Amino acid sequence: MKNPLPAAFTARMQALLQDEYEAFIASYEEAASHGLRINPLKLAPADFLSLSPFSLEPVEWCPNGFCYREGDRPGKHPYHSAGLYYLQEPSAMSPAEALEALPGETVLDLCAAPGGKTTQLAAAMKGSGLLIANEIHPSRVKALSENVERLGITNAIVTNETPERLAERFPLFFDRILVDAPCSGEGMFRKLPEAVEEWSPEKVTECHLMQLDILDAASAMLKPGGTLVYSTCTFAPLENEQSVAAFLQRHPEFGMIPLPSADLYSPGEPKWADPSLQDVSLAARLWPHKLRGEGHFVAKLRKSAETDTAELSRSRPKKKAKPASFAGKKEAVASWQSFVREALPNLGDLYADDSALLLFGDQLYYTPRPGLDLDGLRINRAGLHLGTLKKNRLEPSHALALAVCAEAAARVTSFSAADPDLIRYLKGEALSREGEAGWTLVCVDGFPIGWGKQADGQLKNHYPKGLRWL
Ligand SMILES: C[S@@+](CC[C@H](N)C(=O)[O-])C[C@H]1O[C@@H](n2cnc3c(N)ncnc32)[C@H](O)[C@@H]1O
Repeated sequence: MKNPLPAAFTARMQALLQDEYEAFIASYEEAASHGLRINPLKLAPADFLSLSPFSLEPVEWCPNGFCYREGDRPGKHPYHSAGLYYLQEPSAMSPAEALEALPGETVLDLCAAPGGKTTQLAAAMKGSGLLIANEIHPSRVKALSENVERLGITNAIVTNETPERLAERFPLFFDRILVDAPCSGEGMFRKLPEAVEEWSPEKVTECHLMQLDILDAASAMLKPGGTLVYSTCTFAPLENEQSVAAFLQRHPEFGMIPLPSADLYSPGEPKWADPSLQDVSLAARLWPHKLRGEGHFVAKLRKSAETDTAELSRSRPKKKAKPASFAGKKEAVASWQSFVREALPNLGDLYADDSALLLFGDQLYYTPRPGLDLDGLRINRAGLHLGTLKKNRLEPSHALALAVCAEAAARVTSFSAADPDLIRYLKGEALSREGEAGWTLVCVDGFPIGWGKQADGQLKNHYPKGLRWL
């Protein structure tokens, strides 16, 4: 460890863990656990395993999750840029698995950046239903949106709101909500030395109070009968068992339910919460000295189906859905259709519902929920970003390249992962090559990675400047 662990932290953990403390503290001398989650929106895990240049071992509680060896660098591989996987340490894979989101549902990831759990929820939803991924801090939303794009997620809206403002807009709206709460980050000490510097006993208390506020907002947005998962990457009982127990005391309409894979985890510890409150032993602790992972706490709660819905009638009156043809919409629809005919002729009926096209300035989106009232909310991404309108022609977005499959495109240039021309493309260079003029989908081993535009013996580079390899 670069930074010594804070004395107040080690003293507390020793008092809590007693005989187990030695094993817990010894885990800090071991290397951090590294994992990746294969993106089933792009390919099945078995197909990735036959392609994978990394040596992978399964994560027991996540069918798409694998540990990789320290020397491997999957973040620096073109398959990462093509969104074939998301890097995530193994214990962080447990909360989204616990939520058990299903295709067609309405799901909220309330504290979402940089998007590890959002991308996992989207995989479970298989592109169907509505996923709202929210991040309160403007500086962190960009990374969230980039990951949503990279993984080819088409049914997510990315918002930059406070939980309270979302709760005003979406009372009793969601089937499932994940609160992967801001926390004191004790489970990050091994991986990120700066987490040690940022820690203090006061921060633990501040986080606990913030967690209760976030959970209150989440409870107001959950439908009767809906499911809420609360998780942290810290060990402090105040932010785990005690946050859940205090929430349950304030919200008797909620009860704890068992987690999938519970037998692989350690139970929550009731004696670390007020024993007069509800039993929190159905929650899970993922300890770094007991499994491969940095450490997590997860609790799954269900809201009674009989919950009073009077809250709904107190909410603001529902506005009528906007008419499909507002200013500029007709031209936007025509530009989109013309682009599809020219560059994506085999798209079939994907993105063909004109009422789902939304225009923000010159940016065209395809919303997963036409008619949803987003007015006045800070929206970073209103759905799948299709592109930018330039003189009534559509310049396709990077998100669109990553969301379609190679078979949909009129023109494809596919490189193998080891081809030096692919690296030149990822660095932003134009490539000399002959081909039919027009927008061309650039692929790695058949998986789209970005756009190029073929003209005059050159493939002009449209790989986004901010993502280019250095
Ligand atoms: C543990 S991180 C989320 C990690 C993310 N779920 C993932 O898997 O990549 C918690 C997030 O909550 C956000 N946050 C901080 N304060 C918040 C608040 N008061 N309400 C909601 N979110 C908050 C942080 O900016 C941070 O991005």
